[in-house]
Amino acid sequence: MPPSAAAPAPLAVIVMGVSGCGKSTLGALLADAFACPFLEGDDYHAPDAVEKMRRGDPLTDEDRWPWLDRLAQASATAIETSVAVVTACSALRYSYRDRLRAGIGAPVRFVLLENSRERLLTRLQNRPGHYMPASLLDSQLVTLERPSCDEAALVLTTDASPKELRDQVLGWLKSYQ
Ligand SMILES: Nc1ncnc2c1ncn2[C@@H]1O[C@H](COP(=O)(O)OP(=O)(O)OP(=O)(O)O)[C@@H](O)[C@H]1O
Ligand SMILES: O=C(O)[C@H](O)[C@@H](O)[C@H](O)[C@H](O)CO
Repeated sequence: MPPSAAAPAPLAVIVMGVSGCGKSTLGALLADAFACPFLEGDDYHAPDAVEKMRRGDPLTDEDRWPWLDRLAQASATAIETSVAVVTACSALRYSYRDRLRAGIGAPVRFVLLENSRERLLTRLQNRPGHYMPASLLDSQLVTLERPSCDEAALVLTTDASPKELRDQVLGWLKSYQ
């Protein structure tokens, strides 16, 4: 049974990182532990943005701003009723995370998931049926700006299992209570 955890309220936890790093997998486990909503960032992309990625073109800032605003609004709405929310969002740039923090309007904690380019490629290549091509990984890695020390962020390497990563995040969040 996953550990139950009373999320420090109100709180938005955003699992971030490049495509294939494990955001959706860990985000779902965290939301289950908090018994709170899980927002899958992929679900908030405009159709034309999904098609752009599917054909192998990286998104631009202009593509991402409305997507980030929709995600921030949905996260803020979720917090109004559930107190906590877990969101999976690449949030690659400082400016994107600033936009999310401003839009959510409640405490936000980021969890960056990382691994080697080779392992990320393997995971992307072994994930059939997803619109995101492995060919876009390098553009994601180039765009990623790791959280600065003044951002409330935890950085994890995803060599551990998703459940072990979940427990590491739960332990880290307790330090904010
Ligand atoms: N800790 C882990 N150890 C091993 N494999 C993992 C781990 N976390 C996720 N995976 C696997 O890696 C692949 C990518 O995971 P996931 O879809 O959660 O990544 P993502 O960051 O949400 O990707 P995207 O941003 O493209 O949606 C999946 O096949 C998943 O099963
Ligand atoms: O910021 C971006 O370029 C996008 O959010 C991508 O990261 C995709 O959403 C995701 O990786 C595919 O599922």
